[in-house]
Amino acid sequence: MPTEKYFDQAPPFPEDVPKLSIPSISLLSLQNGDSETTQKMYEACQVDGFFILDLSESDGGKLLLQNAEQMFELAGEVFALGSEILETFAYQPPHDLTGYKSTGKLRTDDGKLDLIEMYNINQDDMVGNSPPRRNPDPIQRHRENIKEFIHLCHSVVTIIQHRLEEQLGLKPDQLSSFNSLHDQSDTSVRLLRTQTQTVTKESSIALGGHTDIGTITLLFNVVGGLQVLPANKENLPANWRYIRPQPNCAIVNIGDTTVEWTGGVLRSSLHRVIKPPGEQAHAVRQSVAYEVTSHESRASEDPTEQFKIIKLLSCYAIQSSSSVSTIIFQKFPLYLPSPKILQLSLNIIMTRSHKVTDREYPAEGEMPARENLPRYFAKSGPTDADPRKTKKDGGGKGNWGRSGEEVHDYGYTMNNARRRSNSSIQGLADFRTKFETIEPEPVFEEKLHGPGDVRVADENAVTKVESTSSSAESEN
Ligand SMILES: O=C(O)CCC(=O)C(=O)O
Ligand SMILES: [Fe+2]
Repeated sequence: MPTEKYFDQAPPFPEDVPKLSIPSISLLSLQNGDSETTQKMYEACQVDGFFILDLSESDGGKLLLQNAEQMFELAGEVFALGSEILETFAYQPPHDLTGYKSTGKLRTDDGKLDLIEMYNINQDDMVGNSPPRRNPDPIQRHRENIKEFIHLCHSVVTIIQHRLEEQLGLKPDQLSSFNSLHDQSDTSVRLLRTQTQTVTKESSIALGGHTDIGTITLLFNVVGGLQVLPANKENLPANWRYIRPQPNCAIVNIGDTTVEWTGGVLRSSLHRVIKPPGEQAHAVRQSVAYEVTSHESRASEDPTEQFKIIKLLSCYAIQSSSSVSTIIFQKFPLYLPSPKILQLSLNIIMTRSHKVTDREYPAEGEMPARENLPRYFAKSGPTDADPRKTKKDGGGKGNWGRSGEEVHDYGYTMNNARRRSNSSIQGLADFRTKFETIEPEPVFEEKLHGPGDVRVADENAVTKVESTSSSAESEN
């Protein structure tokens, strides 16, 4: 979320609405490797997969805030072009999700049409990983600003990943190396806008419930309307909680790819955008999201990597209810994941699958009935799909979707549809895993480099990337 300047222009967020309790994490403390802050962030990533990132104390964070404001201004210019011009840059689902999506292209959870306009700017285009694309004039004019925003967001994502690597007992850069800025990916800067919703429209859901498909999302918003379904809650109207936008902060959420990579240790939660609460419904709602996606071509076929092992492990354990240790030694006699991840992952598999009221997994000893199978076998995915397959013919590139729910029957939808409770492990197996050891790339970790100006004069000085989005449902 940008600075007070934007907050001052918006009506106040009401006090009397149910809010999700998530911690505010100081970016500076993360940069400095503060253990208490790191632990708090790690816990938040395990509980709901959402936290507030306070950018205000960090030099890099402050620069990012200024850049985020520029992105808000850019969004104003882009959407001011009007739908006639923007439609000439329309996204081309399912293969190319860069570009403009007008309202009404997606179904919301209540079967109505979405109310949100989006413009997806392609990171590869901006940083020069791919041939230049045709873009609306404001985007062309602000390429340098967009590039700088991308570099800064990427640095922040890398810092978060470094702290998570430490907590998870992973090697340094094991997560962040999958998100190199130098590799092609479907990472995008997404501009979003919803018109005022004072007049009750058919639906109050602007963007249906979904989880983000990618690695991590950094979200900047000012006006409320973002809601999260807390962990293991049924998808009922009374269970959704608002996230209150905070000045000088970003909202960070874990995407499904990270859930997969960590064997379900970290969580992605269902979220959606509804009519802004109270007086805020009079405001035009704008947000900017940096959605990191790991590049598909980076998915290694090497079965020895620990993430893949954990992913497969999770699937086998869920499906067979066999002893997980038997499975791991039968399938992968030579390899073991980080003991910490393994332990946490196994705990999660065992406890989550038995606790959730609306069970997605069979209880011990039961044959898995189709109704109880994870999402990729069930309603929102091809029922015969191999859970270890990539989402190429499922969600497709980028983060906009999965088959079957698009209004125009494009063969994809915006997000990862989820029908029941908000248990992120259900998404474990339908994302491919990316491996590979990448050269370390510096970020603005002040402990290491001192609080300097992180302007991207040298592109190599701030690096690493990717994220996405997936979908679901809701009511209301
Ligand atoms: O606009 C928002 O607050 C959330 C948008 C979102 O969830 C997404 O683009 O994936
Ligand atoms: Fe999202």
